[in-house]
Amino acid sequence: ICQEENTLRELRIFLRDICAKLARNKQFFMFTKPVDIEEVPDYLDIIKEPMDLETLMSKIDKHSYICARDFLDDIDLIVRNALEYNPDKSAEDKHIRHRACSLRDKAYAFIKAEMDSDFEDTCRDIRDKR
Ligand SMILES: CC(=O)c1csc(NC(=O)C2C[NH2+]C2)n1
Repeated sequence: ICQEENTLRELRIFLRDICAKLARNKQFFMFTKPVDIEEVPDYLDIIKEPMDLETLMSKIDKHSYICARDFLDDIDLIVRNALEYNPDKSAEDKHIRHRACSLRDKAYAFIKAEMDSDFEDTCRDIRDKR
């Protein structure tokens, strides 16, 4: 069990580093904090499960993720929400959809670069056992 805790601690360090790199990127500023309902009043009528990089970071600290797949599922949620809320042909909507796709590709690339597959397999085994 102690070895498991060591593995999960290392996972949290990986994920914080990746989340910080994404949140530092100016391209992704619209994904860094929860959407302000004052500014975008109909957002919660359309998006039932909001997600953002600040919330992602707090979930890491709450030990919500015990493998990279669970973290990437929340990245995918950020992207899916952005595509759903910005479906139009307008330049603004296209721009936000493009940035959302770029966020997903960067997140997957960081995970692939930082995490070797048997480390992720070990995390999956811990998750599936719990
Ligand atoms: C986070 C996110 O996906 C978001 C924040 S504002 C926004 N879209 C707009 O403000 C308008 C452009 N067409 C609606 N999307």
